[in-house]
Amino acid sequence: MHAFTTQNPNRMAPTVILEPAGGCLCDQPVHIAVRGLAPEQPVTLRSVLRDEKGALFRAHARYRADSHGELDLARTPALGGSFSGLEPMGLLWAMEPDRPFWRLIKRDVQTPFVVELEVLDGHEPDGGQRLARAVHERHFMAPGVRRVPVREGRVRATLFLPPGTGPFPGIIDLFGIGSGLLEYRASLLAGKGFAVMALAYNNYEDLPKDMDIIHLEYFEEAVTYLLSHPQVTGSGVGVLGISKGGELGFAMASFLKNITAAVIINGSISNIGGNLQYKDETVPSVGINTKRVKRTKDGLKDIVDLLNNPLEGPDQKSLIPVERSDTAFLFLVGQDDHNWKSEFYAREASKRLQAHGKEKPQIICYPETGHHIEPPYFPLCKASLNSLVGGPVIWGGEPRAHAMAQVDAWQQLQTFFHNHLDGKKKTIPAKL
Ligand SMILES: CCCCCCCCCC(=O)SCCNC(=O)CCNC(=O)[C@H](O)C(C)(C)COP(=O)(O)OP(=O)(O)OC[C@H]1O[C@@H](n2cnc3c(N)ncnc32)[C@H](O)[C@@H]1OP(=O)(O)O
Repeated sequence: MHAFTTQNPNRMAPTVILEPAGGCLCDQPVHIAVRGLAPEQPVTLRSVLRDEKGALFRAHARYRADSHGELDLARTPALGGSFSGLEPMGLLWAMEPDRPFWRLIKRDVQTPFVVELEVLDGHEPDGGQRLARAVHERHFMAPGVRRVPVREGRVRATLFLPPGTGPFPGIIDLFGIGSGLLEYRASLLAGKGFAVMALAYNNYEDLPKDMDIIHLEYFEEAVTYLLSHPQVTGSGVGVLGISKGGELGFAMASFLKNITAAVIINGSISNIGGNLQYKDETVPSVGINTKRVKRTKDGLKDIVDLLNNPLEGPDQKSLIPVERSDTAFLFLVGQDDHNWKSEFYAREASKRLQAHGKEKPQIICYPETGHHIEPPYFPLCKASLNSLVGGPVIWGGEPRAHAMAQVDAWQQLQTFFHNHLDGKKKTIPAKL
């Protein structure tokens, strides 16, 4: 073991320096440095976070201090561990859960995640003496953001309003099947100047547990609520959706009026799970063939080929009629999505929109990126419960590439919404 203290008794004790000190918003980077080490001292940095269900997420990396006994993660490459190379935020994005098939999810956005950082002597992640420790909070609500629970008619949601008097452009935020009411993306996005409503549509309070029929009137009610809110500006809203939420964003943009802009993260162009209903129109679900479910070498389900091709035969009826839409679209695509064929869906949507003289959507494809493109620095979830499948499935993605994609996607979607929602008074006509 490195006899650090006996080498130079006058040296100051090793200290972790965090900037910003104490904490920051969860989508912001934290600058991590260590001072007071011996010149060239080998150390291991460890991070640990406990989620609200008690699961531990951990990462570690080996480093060597410089000739002044300093270590700056923005300048010094990791020599190995959970990641290697110059990765100033690796201790966050490379975390892995101690429970199988567990995903990092924030339920109570009014409290931060607390990350403990430790500096250990030497290169043994579990062996070295602890030299220094720091606690870093990762927050979900910027100062002044207001959280307003919404129980209006059938709508079950939480509205996040930015600081100030507004009015602000409105966005509806949708997660995948079985997600209930997840607020962490909406709360972060409200800090960027948008009034963001996290909208539940199943598996929450009195909303249906199953997905047999989805009535788009429910989402229409949510749009009406948001647009009539005194702190929401304009005559149209944005929709942000991931997974089934992306597919629903697509459906809203195709059937409902006043959807000005939609960001679809790994969404599908065909209806999946149960019937989609709006007024007297029904879009049936695309067919599946369970024989096409593959097993990974670890025995996990890979469902990427489960769904039928919606361009063939009777499955064409499952296509959402995007050609009716006048919404501006941004498709964010993980090219290693194993939930379904997101890139194919985005490209097909683009073809259909352009074939009908509509605005060409923006498509951004991220290599080695999986299904759950989260806000920045959320660790990659390799496999977890898929409610429709009823068990764990692999989601795809390589941790580093996926982390880079999340940082970029978060910027891109904000820029897109600012470009399309800020100050516009555009009326989108009804599609029917
Ligand atoms: C017809 C077949 C077609 C198939 C095509 C696939 C299309 C699917 C399109 C999609 O939308 S993909 C996205 C699917 N949805 C999800 O990934 C979300 C799945 N749901 C969850 O992970 C949890 O429900 C969630 C963490 C979001 C919320 O959990 P709850 O607040 O309801 O927690 P609860 O404590 O009641 O636990 C419910 C289940 O979630 C599990 N769970 C809770 N927290 C979790 C966590 N943090 N990580 C992983 N699993 C979690 C928990 O173990 C439990 O599993 P079991 O039902 O098997 O016992």
